[in-house]
Amino acid sequence: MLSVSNLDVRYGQFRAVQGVSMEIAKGDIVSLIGANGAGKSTLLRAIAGALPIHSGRLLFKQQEITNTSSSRRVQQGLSLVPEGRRLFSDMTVEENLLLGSTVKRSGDWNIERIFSTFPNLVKRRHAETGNLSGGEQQATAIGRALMSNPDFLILDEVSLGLSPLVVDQVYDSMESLKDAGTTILLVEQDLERAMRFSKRTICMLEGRVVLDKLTSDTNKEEITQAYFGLHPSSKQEAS
Ligand SMILES: Nc1ncnc2c1ncn2[C@@H]1O[C@H](COP(=O)(O)OP(=O)(O)OP(=O)(O)O)[C@@H](O)[C@H]1O
Repeated sequence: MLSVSNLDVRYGQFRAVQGVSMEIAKGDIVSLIGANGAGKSTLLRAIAGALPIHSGRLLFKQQEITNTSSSRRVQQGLSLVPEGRRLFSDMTVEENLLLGSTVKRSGDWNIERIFSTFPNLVKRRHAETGNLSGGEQQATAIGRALMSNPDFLILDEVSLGLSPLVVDQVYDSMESLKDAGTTILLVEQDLERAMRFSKRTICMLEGRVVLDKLTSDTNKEEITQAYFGLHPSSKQEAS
């Protein structure tokens, strides 16, 4: 579904993402982890078209998207839930959701299905999102992305600022996305949660991928070592 080849993304001279390659297949559920500043958000934003790419290539469903606009990528089926949710706070839940369908792709997602997937939003349908709890805002942000009927959903820091109980609710709701066969790439700081949810774990360190394994083929210790650059292959890669 997505092929990332030798990707470099820079802020001025600074290489925030360096030589990153990965293949993500249809139906993959991938957690991207790494310390603050490892380059996770930069990579996600570059894949979504929110940041320009310095060098390397991106293919989505076998089509070159390296230089296409973010709106074109949404039309092709790639949708990002950005860190911080970026909702329109003086618009209602329903209005925010409808904005997500500005790019209308055919598929099963519609406003009623969003409300049945996120039942905590039903009562808040006509409330302005600025007055919602963090969990309700996150559900709205995910729902808005789903309204475009994406084949590939990218989620940046789903849990940020939410209580553990609310994070559980958001992840429970996302189980139905897995069942629907949606391909998901997400950034999650909570390693145990990431490992429970995803089939594959990718760890970044200083702009590079230092571990990319099926979650069933790795363990917490190995990922933690990669996270801190203690894994033998991470030292080699990062040097
Ligand atoms: N707009 C920017 N201008 C300059 N440097 C930036 C910018 N955004 C991020 N960076 C730098 O790029 C590097 C990667 O940042 P990025 O936000 O991608 O990391 P991250 O892994 O998502 O971290 P976090 O978990 O803190 O969000 C960091 O060193 C960061 O300081």
